[in-house]
Amino acid sequence: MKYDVFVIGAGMAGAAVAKKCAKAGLKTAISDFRPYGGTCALRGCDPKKVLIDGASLQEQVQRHLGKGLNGEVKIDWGELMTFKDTFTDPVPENMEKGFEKAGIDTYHAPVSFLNESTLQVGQEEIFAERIVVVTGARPRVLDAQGVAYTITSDDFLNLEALPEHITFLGGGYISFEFAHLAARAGTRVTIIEHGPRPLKHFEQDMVDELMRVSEEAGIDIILNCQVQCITQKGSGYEVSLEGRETLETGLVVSAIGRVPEVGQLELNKGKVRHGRKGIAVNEYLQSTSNPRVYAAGDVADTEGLPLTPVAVYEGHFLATNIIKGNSKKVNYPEIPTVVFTIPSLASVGLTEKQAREQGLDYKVKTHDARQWFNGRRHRAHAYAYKVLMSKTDGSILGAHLVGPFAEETINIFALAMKAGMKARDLKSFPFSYPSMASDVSYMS
Ligand SMILES: Cc1cc2nc3c(=O)[nH]c(=O)nc-3n(C[C@H](O)[C@H](O)[C@H](O)COP(=O)(O)OP(=O)(O)OC[C@H]3O[C@@H](n4cnc5c(N)ncnc54)[C@H](O)[C@@H]3O)c2cc1C
Ligand SMILES: NC(=O)c1ccc[n+]([C@@H]2O[C@H](COP(=O)([O-])OP(=O)(O)OC[C@H]3O[C@@H](n4cnc5c(N)ncnc54)[C@H](O)[C@@H]3O)[C@@H](O)[C@H]2O)c1
Repeated sequence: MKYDVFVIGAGMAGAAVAKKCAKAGLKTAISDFRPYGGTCALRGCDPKKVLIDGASLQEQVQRHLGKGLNGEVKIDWGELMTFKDTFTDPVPENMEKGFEKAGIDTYHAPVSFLNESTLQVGQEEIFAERIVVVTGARPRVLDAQGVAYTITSDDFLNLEALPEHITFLGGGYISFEFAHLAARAGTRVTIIEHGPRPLKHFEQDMVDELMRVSEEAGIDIILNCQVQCITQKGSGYEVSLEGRETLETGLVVSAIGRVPEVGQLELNKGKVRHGRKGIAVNEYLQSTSNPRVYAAGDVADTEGLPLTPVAVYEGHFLATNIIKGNSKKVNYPEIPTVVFTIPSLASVGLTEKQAREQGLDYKVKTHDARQWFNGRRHRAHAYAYKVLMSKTDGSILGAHLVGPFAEETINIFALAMKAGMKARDLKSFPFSYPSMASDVSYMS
């Protein structure tokens, strides 16, 4: 069999590339050895958000008890998981139907390179003019004894019940999001981070606020701590920690980062250069060593963060370069990123540390906004912001928020940055009132 384009991986990046190439009239095929949908739709963003929304609603009601609401609202984990499944279960079939409708041939097999232009797809050998590697990432494996006793984010999202206590290894996005969810569902939680700070790429003042509310929600955060080994004890586990008392826990979730998924690809046979950060690509998202091959999303070594909107964004550039020849260099706008805790932590652009390191002439507006009208009506446990503006031209360099609906408000800052708007434009804009967005005028 021969194709113009063969896409390896049916996640968000893969779907974007395959559909665009097929629409342009190229004979296109896609394969995945797991059900179609990829991390975001099946094991990441979407199922996680459905679960956290449930916990967030419960927490909102809790905060308003005695303020016009009464009665107890509790999370029913089993029911919440069943609701979550209504989102994930239909994805593979719907996605496959979408591919078929678009004239894309679908395969369900692991793919590996036989040589620079031929792939092994299950039992078949397939030649392709262009090969697109969009295989995503997988959890990094903890280097400690007893690692077999840990579970991953994939497993967590399918737990039938929660134990009394959960330990999350790693103080990043996944641990914080899942810890907030589990804590609201009644589980005691410990996060163990080996570095001095959690969520180190975020604005640290805002992280401090998030840590404060996390601890108030019953989440114990241990920093500067190495796990030595994990052993089984009864129906649970013991986690031995360097220089600290051993921790007894019902479950250990390892979320210490993700690494590019290149394991089964036999990239060396395809002469596809790759390193620790993934497949080496040029500005057209083309392999630097095999011009037939392109890569995007979590598996590609690019400037873009390993996030869904970045995977899709890169996928569109990549497809254009296949269809029209290398014509579109990938460039990245300021992309907002959110930790979906309760409340959420959101960020776009430079942190103050980065602005300082770059020697920029900037000013900062920062405030605890819990007593603002929007903070009070939400009975917010945390509501704070830090916005960096250029002293030279008033442009917005970065915005960082923690608080109710921060995940929505941050998009206004991101769009304003993309449009080159100045702080005074945001200040004078008549936002709908009393929306959360209306606070943007006071933040800039
Ligand atoms: C728990 C969790 C929560 C997340 N939450 C968010 C969020 O809220 N917002 C956000 O922006 N991002 C989030 N992310 C990150 C986001 O999911 C990823 O950045 C995004 O899914 C990457 O898309 P991709 O297309 O590059 O890879 P993927 O979606 O991972 O797709 C790759 C596909 O390739 C397949 N594959 C791998 N190797 C082979 C092979 N050899 N042959 C055939 N198929 C293969 C895999 O089975 C997979 O289906 C989250 C991630 C996790 C783990
Ligand atoms: N809301 C979102 O957009 C979202 C949510 C979840 C995941 N993601 C994506 O998935 C990626 C992976 O998430 P993650 O939470 O696994 O990684 P992460 O990179 O966000 O955080 C990993 C943390 O683990 C720590 N760590 C590393 N080794 C350790 C060890 N041995 N012991 C203790 N701590 C250790 C690191 O210092 C870091 O703080 C993220 O970087 C992000 O791109 C995004």
